[in-house]
Amino acid sequence: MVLFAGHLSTNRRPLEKSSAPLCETLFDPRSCEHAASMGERQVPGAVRCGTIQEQEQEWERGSKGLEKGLKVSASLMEPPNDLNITAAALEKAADWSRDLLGRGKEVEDNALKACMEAAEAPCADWSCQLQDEILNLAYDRCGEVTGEYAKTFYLGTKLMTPEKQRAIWAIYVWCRRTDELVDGPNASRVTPKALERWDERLQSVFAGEPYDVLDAALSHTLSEFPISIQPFRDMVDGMRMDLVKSRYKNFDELYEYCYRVAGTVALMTVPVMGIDENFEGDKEKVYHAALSLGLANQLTNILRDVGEDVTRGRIYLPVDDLKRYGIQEEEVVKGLVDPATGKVDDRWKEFMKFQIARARDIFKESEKGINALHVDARWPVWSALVVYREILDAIEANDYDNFTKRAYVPKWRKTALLPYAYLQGLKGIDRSL
Ligand SMILES: CC(C)=CCC/C(C)=C/CC/C(C)=C/CC/C(C)=C/[C@@H]1[C@@H](COP(=O)(O)OP(=O)(O)O)[C@]1(C)CC/C=C(\C)CC/C=C(\C)CCC=C(C)C
Repeated sequence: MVLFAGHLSTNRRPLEKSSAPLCETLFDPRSCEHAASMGERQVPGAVRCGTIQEQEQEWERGSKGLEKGLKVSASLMEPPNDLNITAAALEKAADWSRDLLGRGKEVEDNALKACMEAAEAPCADWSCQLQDEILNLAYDRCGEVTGEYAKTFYLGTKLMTPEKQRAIWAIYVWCRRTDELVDGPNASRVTPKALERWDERLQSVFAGEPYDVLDAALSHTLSEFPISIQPFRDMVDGMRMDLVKSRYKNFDELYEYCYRVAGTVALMTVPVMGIDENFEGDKEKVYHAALSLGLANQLTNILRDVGEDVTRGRIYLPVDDLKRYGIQEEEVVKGLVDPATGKVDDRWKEFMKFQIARARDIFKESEKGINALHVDARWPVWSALVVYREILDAIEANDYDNFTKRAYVPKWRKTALLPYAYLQGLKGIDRSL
């Protein structure tokens, strides 16, 4: 049985030549021959993704099945002369990043408009056949990955209708794989070229020509929900930015980064969740609320992970804010906790109070939009919001030590927050929106 047969430009070259784990079978011409020899219909130039059994075997082989499916970075890298091209390419990427700086809001607005236009247009209509069996397998895999890697968001999706839930899982997996390129174990070897390949691969997904089962789930999602490619491209650009940029001068610069890695997620998921048909206000405001939730989540994530990010050479905090609180970059690198006493520096505490207050304000902004979403999406989004926001309380409870401690919300507390989230969703559309 063939996974996916869609039309394809004839000059496609295999992107995943090296040690591609799950994807190996997808570009192996033998899988096409194998399929053909089994008497299956051969569409000229079609992507042949191997048989369902091959996909299953690939996935199950080894003890780290989930990871195998996720980690695409190795397969996107130039195998032999990688390091020779890196310096020049990195310089080019740095220029690109500089040119873009300060244009964060513009980039965001542009994507917002593209998403609103896409929402009014018909969904993709692939001239392809996607077997039910393989489709179910693809979505099951996405669900497994989401459940494994994103407990908070998975909990939210479990409250959605099955169609929306699986679509969000497919989006999650694409985002996770993208993030893994610059954040995963191979990150130091991922070049701008690898990101270009990932971008090409994204375009194929949006052309109905997926490369593997996880991509196939996203291609299918695009045929069910009116989603624009723009936020996906902006997220890949965010990863490009991450390759070359490790400091943020001010909040504007950080804002752009947050849009690219998290606001984009909001723009990707709103069309899946849908806006309530009784909402009579300006839809753009709903998208703005969604962007705020992405931003607030990402700021929270940054505040939680300061110590961890420093070990990767990155400080995602506005340098001018640090200066205002009398803190030098080098102090953040060393950590502002006295190792002997465990006491947190007072300047750091004050700085953190300011950052936490800002994140809370942005969460508040986003709240207005949630009840403008379709009724069945409100509980999931409220749940994700209230649970993620509690990470800020956990940072406070750790006395602002985010160098040696990782703030988290315990499972019992997440469960306890669910009824509150449910009640928030019952409140009806916020007329102030
Ligand atoms: C409930 C729901 C619809 C969830 C969306 C799930 C989804 C598709 C998540 C993708 C997350 C992801 C892997 C993004 C890649 C970049 C990144 C790492 C962003 C950070 C997420 C947290 O990831 P991480 O794995 O590091 O987290 P933990 O270690 O487990 O804490 C981010 C912080 C960004 C997350 C951003 C969102 C989920 C966007 C939220 C906005 C909406 C769902 C729109 C809501 C609509 C209105 C109108 C308010």
